[in-house]
Amino acid sequence: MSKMRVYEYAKANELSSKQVIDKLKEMKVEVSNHMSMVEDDVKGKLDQSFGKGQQESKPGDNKSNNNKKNQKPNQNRDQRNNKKQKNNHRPQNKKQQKPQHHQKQQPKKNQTPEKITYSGSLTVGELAEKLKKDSSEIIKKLMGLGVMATKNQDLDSDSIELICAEFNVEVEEEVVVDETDIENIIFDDEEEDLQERPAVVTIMGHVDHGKTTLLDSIRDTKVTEGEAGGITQHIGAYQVEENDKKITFLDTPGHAAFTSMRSRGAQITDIAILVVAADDGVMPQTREAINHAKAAEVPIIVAVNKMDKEGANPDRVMQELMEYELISEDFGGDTIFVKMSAVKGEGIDELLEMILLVAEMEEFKANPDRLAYGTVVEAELDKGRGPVATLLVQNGTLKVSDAVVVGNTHGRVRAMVNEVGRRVKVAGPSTPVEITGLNHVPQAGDRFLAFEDEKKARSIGEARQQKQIEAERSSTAKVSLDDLFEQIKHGNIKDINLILKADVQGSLEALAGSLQKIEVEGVKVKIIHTGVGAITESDISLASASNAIVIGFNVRPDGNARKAAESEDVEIRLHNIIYKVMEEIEAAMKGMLDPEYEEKIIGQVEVREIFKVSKVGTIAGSYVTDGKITKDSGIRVIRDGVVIYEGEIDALKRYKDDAKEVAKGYECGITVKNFNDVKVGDVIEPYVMQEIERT
Ligand SMILES: Nc1nc2c(ncn2[C@@H]2O[C@H](COP(=O)(O)OP(=O)(O)OP(=O)(O)O)[C@@H](O)[C@H]2O)c(=O)[nH]1
Repeated sequence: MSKMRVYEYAKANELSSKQVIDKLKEMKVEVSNHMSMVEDDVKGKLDQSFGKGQQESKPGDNKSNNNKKNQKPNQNRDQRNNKKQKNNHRPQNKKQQKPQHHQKQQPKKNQTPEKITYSGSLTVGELAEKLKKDSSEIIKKLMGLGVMATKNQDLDSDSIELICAEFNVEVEEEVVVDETDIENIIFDDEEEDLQERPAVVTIMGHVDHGKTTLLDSIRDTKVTEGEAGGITQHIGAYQVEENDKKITFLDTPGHAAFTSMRSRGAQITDIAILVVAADDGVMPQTREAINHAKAAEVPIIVAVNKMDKEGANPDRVMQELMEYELISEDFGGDTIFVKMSAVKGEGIDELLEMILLVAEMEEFKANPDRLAYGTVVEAELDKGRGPVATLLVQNGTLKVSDAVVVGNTHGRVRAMVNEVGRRVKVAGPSTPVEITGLNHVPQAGDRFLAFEDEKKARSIGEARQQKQIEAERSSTAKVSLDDLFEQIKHGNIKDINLILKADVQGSLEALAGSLQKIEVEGVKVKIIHTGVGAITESDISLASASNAIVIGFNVRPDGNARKAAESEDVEIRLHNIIYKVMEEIEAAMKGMLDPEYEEKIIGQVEVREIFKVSKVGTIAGSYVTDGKITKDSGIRVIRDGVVIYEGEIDALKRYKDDAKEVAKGYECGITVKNFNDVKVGDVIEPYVMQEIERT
């Protein structure tokens, strides 16, 4: 007997590594993962423990299988994303309230329902209707809870829940979601609907270390197997089969693709292969790749490539990678290193086996029995076929003639082909397919969703397209100082274009000189035009064309310029002190151009009576003696001319109803947020903050 690794033992005994690890844990043998060494004596114990018919599950196995979830942080990404939902994209941002049953009710005809659902809010009357009760009954219950309400009053979710609990009715709030927001819809699948799916692998590494060669080599040796007649073609991703299991490779090497997809919220990679040339070692882009993969929390397998080359030094690669916590088993760690030569095709089988091993541990799963969703890997406009897109199905099954929304476009899947140019009718989880039938070309990284209903797909696609047009329009809107920082932040602008007009040449030069000295990281002042004299219409059209701001120093725009500025939406700033111009531009560049506000007192209210209500607090029965009071105004409580409290209104009521505002000459009830000490005779002074228009 000799020492062997967990996965080797598993393989030799036709067990999964997980089964072995679970068993070892049961035996209190410390193992970190499938790469861990199993000593002889432990091996013996394992043999005993598994007996002859290794595969049959024993009580212990079950138990430990149930513990699966706790073992790998990553493994259940799909499950997390994909609970519930059978064949429908029913948005899952639903508030599921706990059943409020204290005792099971026997439903009788026309009697209290077992469960009600609502969205938004319900009035007392509406709740009564849903509960098949009289409004007065609900009002009585509310009174018992210390809430005074009328039939038409809106109830908050707490009150609805409390009332339903009183009647032993389960309640569920359905949150209305924006169906067009396809990036943020969360899909749930039942655990029992999930099936194993192939791992999706990305190859990363430094320039020239062999990413493309490796991808080509894998494809050439594996893809055509069993696909006689098929000509491999580049569609952005391909699948290979190894030991009867599939692996999907994203055929777009380079970190940019990986990261740009991630930055758009599309994480499609399950495993990263880090290619490091054995004769070159860790280089800047190797580090970059490690950072990308780590940020994405995907497991890394290191492919030490170019082993055939003179000067190949795999030990150095291993040594260097230790610094990045990628420690090979040779050094006591658990990162898988595969030594290979991509040009010679050596080590490829081992690499694929290792990928399958990691996939087995990570348990990538999906539900093939649902409408598909996934991500665009590549897309382009084909002269003959129109928009074509390679989609990676991440969950569900995509079928020919499915209605789809893809990014900001939509369509119906006219045809699907795989990586060998074969037409396919269906594409299950982790399968890349090139589709035609879209109205426009989507972008790599866009999410796609299949729909049962073509009309729905169309309306969502069109709504998204409209949104995109609006977003584009607003991003090309002219720059103003107030939104400068926002635009800088979003990378929309890097230069501030200015046009300077001044009364005399001297001040023009002084102004230009000072402005060019402003230094704010990442932004530059660019003076595109200067001139002496009034701001003219031609200054404005230049500003409009070059997205510039016009600064007038001791000069004003003439009549035509003023009109043109208004219609072209060009900002003019007028000044007569140089340092003020500097301050303003610098502040805008730093995003410090905060809007200015001033306080405006909008009324005066006298407290005439006090009601103490449990749960609610002190209600000030008041009378508006001047102006008005609004629900969202700030307030000061003034006693004998002294401000004793400043804060916000909790509730403003006219009789029992919530009021938005109460005008002079009317009575109202006010509760002040976090303040219960209001007394008869106090004055409540409501005020609002008004933004001052800049001049
Ligand atoms: N000797 C040897 N050369 C290799 C091996 N793998 C790749 N090369 C060579 O290394 C060079 C770069 O390989 P590529 O596959 O283009 O490297 P890459 O990482 O994709 O490079 P970029 O696409 O520029 O980032 C090519 O000349 C390959 O033939 C290998 O295993 N052994």
